[in-house]
Parts: sequence; structure tokens; C-alpha cells
Amino acid sequence: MALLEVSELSIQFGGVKAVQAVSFSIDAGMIYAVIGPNGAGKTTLFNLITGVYAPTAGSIRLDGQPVHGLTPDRLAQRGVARTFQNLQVCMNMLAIENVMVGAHLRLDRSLFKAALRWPALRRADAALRDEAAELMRFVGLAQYLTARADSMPYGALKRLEIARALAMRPRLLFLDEPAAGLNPKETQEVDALVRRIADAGVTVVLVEHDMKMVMNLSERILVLDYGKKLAEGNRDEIRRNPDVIAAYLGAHA
Ligand SMILES: Nc1ncnc2c1ncn2[C@@H]1O[C@H](COP(=O)(O)OP(=O)(O)OP(=O)(O)O)[C@@H](O)[C@H]1O
Repeated sequence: MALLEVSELSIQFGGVKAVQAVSFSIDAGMIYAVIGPNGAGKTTLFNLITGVYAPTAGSIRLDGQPVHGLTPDRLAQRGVARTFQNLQVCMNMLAIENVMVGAHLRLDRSLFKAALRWPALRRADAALRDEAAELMRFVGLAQYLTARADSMPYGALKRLEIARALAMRPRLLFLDEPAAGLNPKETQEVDALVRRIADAGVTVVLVEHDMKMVMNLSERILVLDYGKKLAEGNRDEIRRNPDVIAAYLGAHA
């Protein structure tokens, strides 16, 4: 069974059909990319799957169970996490506290309340801090363990978002343009990081304009155009697809 199964998913904003009857499925362990021109519906598709928007029609199944209409925090508890195209970092907090927020989102609140005796809470907090530090090292931010978020360069903040999403211990991680605004060296580092995340057993879904990165990493690629599925396949199928070349890749590949 596929880890994620999206069927005939649609959403409309006023007259704009942002996503129209899009179907695809993602197997566990895969790196999967969603590409398409600006405005094609990629971020909206992420927003639908991660519970930011409720679909107008269609269904989303995780491990065979329907999850459409669930809120982002319920989805987080089921193992779905994401990063955002525009940074969503709390700048007035320490970097490590931003990562700890991710771990808090994962915890079931009722269990957390039950543990509300101070010594237990302090131990839990120390454990979360250790875990957050470990994740910061994993994404290459060891030098920022005691830094404030607002003192960090943009490239490091992009990684901080990834660390915070990983703190939710996701099975399925959505990365919305992880290389946007990065220089070629930073892009290569994020490329290697995505590979490490996948090697750790997390299924990764990626929206990305950097074609080199997409073609290097992705086992399967979904191409959207005007909210519709234009093509889906492995890298070679996508590279050769005449519709894709005409709509999108021609200018990039
Ligand atoms: N909340 C919203 N209200 C109204 N229209 C929206 C909303 N969100 C997205 N849209 C519209 O839906 C369409 C798809 O937008 P979306 O941001 O998903 O595209 P995208 O493929 O992610 O683009 P980009 O590559 O530029 O990020 C666009 O026409 C956009 O203006």
C-alpha cells in the first residue's frame, strides 16, 4: 500500500481552480518532487495535504486512512511535517527553541498535561533540548546551538526550518522550495541533507525550482500546470515528455 494516496484532489479560490482533480501516490521511502511553472498549484497542493486548506473535492489517504480535513497539528501527530516557502521562524527566540517547538507539536497534549509535575516537566524539557541539539547538528547547524534566530544568515534559517520539521519525527516530510534563495554551495549542501533525511527513513516530498536538484534527488516527479497534473514519472520519463518540455522544462533543462 502507498504511504500517501491523493485522489481527484481539487480546490477553488473564487474563480481560480488552483488544483484540479490531481491524483498520485507516494510509496514509503521515496524522494518525490512536485514541479511546474509559477502559479501551477504546487504550494496549494502542499497546503491541502498538510491540512492548511480543506479540499473542495477529492480525498487524501495516509496508510490507507482518510486524512483530508484534518488540521495541521492532527496531521503532525500522524507523522506529516512540512517547511514553508517563506521562512516561518520565530526570530525573537533562540534557534534551538524554534526546533523545540517542533517537538512540542508532536507531543500529545493530554499526555503532556499528565506529566505536569515539575521534576518530570524539567526532565522532559531537558530531553527535548538534547534532541533539538542533535537535530541541529544533523542539519549542519552545530555552530548555532546557542544563537538567537535573528543572528543567523538566511541559508542557516532554511536549515533551521528543516530541523524544526524533523523534530516532529515525521514519516512524511514536505519541503517547499528548500533551495530558494540559496547560493550554489548552499544548494548542494541542502541536496545532501535531503538525501541524508531520506536515508534516515523519512519519505520526502519536495517542491523545488532548481532542476539540477530535482533531477539529482527525485525518484518520481509530478508535473503540475495550471492546477492540473501534466505528467508523472521517473526522471527520464519527465525529461523526455514532450508536454513537459513544451510547458516547462524547455527553458530550464
Ligand atoms: N489563498 C488563496 N486565495 C486565492 N488564490 C490563491 C490562494 N492560494 C493560491 N492561490 C492561487 O492559486 C494558484 C496556484 O498558486 P500556488 O501558490 O499554489 O502556485 P505555485 O505552483 O506554488 O507557484 P510558485 O512556484 O510561484 O510558488 C495561483 O493562481 C494563486 O494565485
